[in-house]
Amino acid sequence: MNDENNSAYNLDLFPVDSTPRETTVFPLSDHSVILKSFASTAASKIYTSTAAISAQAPFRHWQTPGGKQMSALSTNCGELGWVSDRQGYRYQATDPQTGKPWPSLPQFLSELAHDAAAQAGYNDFVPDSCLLNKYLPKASMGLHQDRDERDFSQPIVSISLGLPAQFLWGGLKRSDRPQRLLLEHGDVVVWGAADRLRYHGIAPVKASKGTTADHRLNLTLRKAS
Ligand SMILES: O=C(O)CCC(=O)C(=O)O
Ligand SMILES: [Fe+2]
Repeated sequence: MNDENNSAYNLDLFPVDSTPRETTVFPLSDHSVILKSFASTAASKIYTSTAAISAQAPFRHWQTPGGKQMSALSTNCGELGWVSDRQGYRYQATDPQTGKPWPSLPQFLSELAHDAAAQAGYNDFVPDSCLLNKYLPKASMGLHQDRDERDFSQPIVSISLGLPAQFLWGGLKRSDRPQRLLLEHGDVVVWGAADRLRYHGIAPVKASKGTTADHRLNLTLRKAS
């Protein structure tokens, strides 16, 4: 990957389904990138899948271990889903709300995440979990680390659709001042290796006149097991 942090480069990529994927790569570090528009051509398929997933496993607000309600709405697909309640944060194979296994992770999403990870130098990424986060205007996500997965050598792939948002990209300490990075419809962030445990979050999402979207949808794909 490019080691000049301020330059972007353009790539035309042909994934397995042979839909061209055009992207501009913005390196965040030697281990992490923003792939602008990488998921744009898959957006309508992702929205259709999200509707099917949330029909089986509805979006809900997680409770934090401290008893607060998270402002984003969440659900999961894949073998394991990330959940939070008074007992803590964890992955589990069933939806606590329905007792049923999470809906399966669509193959095209797994491939999209695999291909995005490869752009950042992670060649063998196969996710087994996808957390879907839906942000209505004013919803946000506080600075946190993703540390409930088993294997921190596996990266995180995060897809943004709909309303834009400011991604807070912090350091390895909570007190490190985060950079604010604009994530727009179709953008994919990949981070891992030395950045795997960076604090990150989402500033309160704002309604936007420039789009018909009324919410932001984030899909975070990880290998949890
Ligand atoms: O919505 C986002 O872009 C970030 C979501 C996130 O960090 C998480 O679910 O762990
Ligand atoms: Fe996270």
